[in-house]
Formats: sequence, structure tokens, C-alpha cells
Amino acid sequence: MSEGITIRHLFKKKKEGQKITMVSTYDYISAKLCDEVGIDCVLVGDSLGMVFQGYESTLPVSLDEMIYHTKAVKRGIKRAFLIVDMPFMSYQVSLEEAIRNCGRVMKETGANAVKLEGGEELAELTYRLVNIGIPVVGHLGFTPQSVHALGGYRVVGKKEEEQERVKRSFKALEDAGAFMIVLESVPSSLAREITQASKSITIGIGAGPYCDGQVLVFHDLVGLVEDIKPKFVKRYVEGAKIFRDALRRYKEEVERGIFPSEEESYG
Ligand SMILES: Nc1nc(=O)c2c([nH]1)NC[C@@H]1CN(c3ccc(C(=O)N[C@@H](CCC(=O)O)C(=O)O)cc3)CN21
Ligand SMILES: CC(C)C(=O)C(=O)O
Ligand SMILES: [Mg+2]
Repeated sequence: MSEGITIRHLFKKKKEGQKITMVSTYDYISAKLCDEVGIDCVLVGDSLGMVFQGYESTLPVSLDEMIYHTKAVKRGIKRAFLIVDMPFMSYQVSLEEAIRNCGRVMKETGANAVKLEGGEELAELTYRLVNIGIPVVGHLGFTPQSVHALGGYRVVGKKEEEQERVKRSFKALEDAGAFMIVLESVPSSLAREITQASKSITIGIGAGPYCDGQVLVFHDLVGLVEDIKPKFVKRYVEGAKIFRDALRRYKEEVERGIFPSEEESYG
């Protein structure tokens, strides 16, 4: 607790114009790597439904699964600020159920904040959570839990009407007390305009270079995800190629009787 990053640190970075870094990941090992290199925030994203579980969307992910992964991630973190995605249908049914579920996440995982997808309709819930003492991160623009209603993976805010809605939603969440808001797949110009007028911290993904910070999925940035490649992803290493090569060499060495040798054997 004592050496960990706090909301205060994050606001200080925003104020001083230092970019805030965030990585979405789901396990102990990768979380530890993020923490070791000084990534500010680790998000246990519901993208785990697609990346870890292999579903076609994030909708099937359960609250128990989010809690399970968050407990694993938490053990890998000494310093990073830990955020948890509330999964689809864990906060939409009623205010009461939403508060109970968010409270459960905070009690059982040691997370620092919860993240909710949606706009003005979440203002009351956000206000209630913040007053209970649960920090809230918003998520606007393309919200993957609404992929069916949005008509597929796309940029949100190309039309004037959509831009106005994102801006109104941002203001509503900010006023309700969301300290940070993720902007996903929105035009850079919109993210810039929002960030310039913001009190809350903006974190972009497919939102251009003008946000206060940036988030990417761990498996995307290390090149392990090959079945989707959104325009906003940059692969810093071709992880899948490197791992496949290692696996091929392992397979070949076992088949040829090269591995294990004396060196990897006892006595
Ligand atoms: N691995 C992974 N990375 C993510 O960033 C991510 C997930 N999974 N799952 C949950 C959501 C879904 N996301 C996605 C998934 C696909 C596209 C995509 O294919 N985009 C296309 C189409 C854009 C358009 O037509 O306007 C692209 O080319 O960017 C974008 C965001 C972002 N999130
Ligand atoms: C990509 C980030 C913002 C996310 O919501 C996730 O990983 O689920
Ligand atoms: Mg998510």
C-alpha cells in the first residue's frame, strides 16, 4: 500500500503533462512484467473474454472470472494502480445489484478502482460508488459490451451527433465523480477537445496522441494476438512468431532425442 501509485500521483502526472501508461492484462506473470518496468496502471480488462478465453466478444465474461483473474494479477503487482473492468450485466440491472457487485470486486481482489462502460445513464451509479469510496473509471466511444447495438467494431464519433453524445457523456461522468475516463476508437480531434476541457484523466485506445495517457492490451503489444489487429495496435515484438519458433525447436529436439540432455537431467 505505502509505495503504490495513487489517484493523487496520477493527477500530478496529468497536471505536469507527463503521459500516464496503462496495460490491460489477466495473469500474474504479465502483470509482474508491467509493474517491474513502471507501467502506472494495470487494467484487468474484460477483453480477457476474447484474448484469454477465445470468445468472439467480451459479453460472456462473468464477475467470478473477473475476480479470479484480478486476484492473480494483484499478486504480480507491487506498485501499479489496479483497475478492474466490471463485466457485461454485472452493473446494468439495478443500482443495488451494481453497487453490490462493485463492492464485491473491491472486497475480494484488492483492486484500486472499477471501470464501467457507458455514458450519462451511469451518472447516478458513478456518483453512488464514489460516495461509498469506490473510485470509478469511465469508458466511452466504442464500448465493446455494446458491440451488437453499435453494429460491429467501428470508430464512434465521426458524425456530429455522436460527437455531441460522447462529449455530454464525458461531462456527466466527470461531474458524477469518475476520476479517469477511457476513450476508445474515437477521432483524435474529439479526444483532444475533450482532454483539453477535462478535469478527469483521459486514457486513449484508438483515440490519438492527445489524451493524458494510453492503454493497450498486453497480448496485442507483445504480438501474441494475431486473429485481430485493430489499427490502433502497435506490436513492439512479434511474440507469436518468437513463441512458435521456440515451440518448433522444442518439438524437434524432443523428437530427435536432443532434449533433455545430461545438462537438464539429475545425476
Ligand atoms: N486483443 C484485444 N485488443 C483490444 O484492444 C480489445 C479486445 N481484444 N477485445 C475487447 C475490445 C474489442 N476491441 C476491438 C476489436 C476489434 C477492433 C477492430 O477490428 N477494428 C477494425 C475496424 C475499425 C473500423 O472499421 O472502423 C480496425 O481496423 O481497427 C477494434 C477494437 C478493443 N478491445
Ligand atoms: C482495452 C481496454 C480499455 C479494455 O477495456 C479491456 O482490455 O477490456
Ligand atoms: Mg474492457
